[in-house]
Amino acid sequence: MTSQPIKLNDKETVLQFLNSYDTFLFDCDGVLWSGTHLLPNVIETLSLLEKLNKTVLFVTNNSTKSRQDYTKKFANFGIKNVSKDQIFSSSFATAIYMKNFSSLDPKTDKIWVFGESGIEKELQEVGFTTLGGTDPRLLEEWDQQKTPFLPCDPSVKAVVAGLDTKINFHKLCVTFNYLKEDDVKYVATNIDSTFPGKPYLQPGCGSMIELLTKSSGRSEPPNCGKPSQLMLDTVFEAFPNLKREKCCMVGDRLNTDIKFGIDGKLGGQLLVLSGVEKESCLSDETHGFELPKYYADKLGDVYEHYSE
Ligand SMILES: O=C(O)[C@H](O)[C@H](O)COP(=O)(O)O
Ligand SMILES: [Mg+2]
Repeated sequence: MTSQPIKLNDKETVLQFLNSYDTFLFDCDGVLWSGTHLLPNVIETLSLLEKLNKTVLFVTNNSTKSRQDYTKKFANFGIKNVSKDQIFSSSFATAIYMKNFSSLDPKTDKIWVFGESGIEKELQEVGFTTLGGTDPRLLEEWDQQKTPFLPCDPSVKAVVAGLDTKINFHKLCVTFNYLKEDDVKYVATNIDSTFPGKPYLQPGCGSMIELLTKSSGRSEPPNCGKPSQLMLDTVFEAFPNLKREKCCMVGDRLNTDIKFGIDGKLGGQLLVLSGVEKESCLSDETHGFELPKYYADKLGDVYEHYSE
């Protein structure tokens, strides 16, 4: 029986929390921001961690941007000095997977992308040629007689599927046809069912992939995002001096972020209620997911209570 999560609702618990870890891995959507809205006191909390000499890393299942693109998103929100090396996106994890575990040869085997530029850029950075993705011709109305994307290109040997906020029937039909090819592998950047927005939730990558999986008759594709440990292995390869027991995963989803931290044997987990999960998940045993060590209404509460 796991103990009840501790709420960060006063200075004492916040100090105990901060003193327990030297590294904080932050999920992004629903923790730092919701879509284009920065959440309250996020900048102040990250600045406090910097002042306390804590290591701060970012681990996001959002594959729409490359790590480099994310540095611009951080800067645009006023979150300064975040380097590409601190960011681990599912687009990056998927590129690592395709390079190291897919048996594809970047010199000859191309990848069809269902998703946005983050996937294309990270796959290209490890040497792959990509088709589809943000090709503007995919925004044209689906017409079987006119599409330039069929018949399938025989050099395509994998489909990589991620969140596509410009999803349409043209993209679905071409991706479906590639998935009907027996020699084409199928890989998902992540499987999140919903994507937090403000104030509305949205269908997430996992829900879009379910449509492709069901229609093509394929089995579930390997998931490169949280809670897959591939992302955490990538973090520890990049930062070999980190100690798992001194790391805390901060996220807004039990089935991705918190599971990722628990499965990765990190010292602690903080669930924030500013994204997908609501407080009721902490007393609802039907979901079957392990609970975090700590929880808070939002990340900014760390700064607010520390400053009391
Ligand atoms: O649907 C998705 O791709 C995800 O909901 C979203 O991008 C999650 O991002 P994260 O919360 O891991 O930053
Ligand atoms: Mg999130």
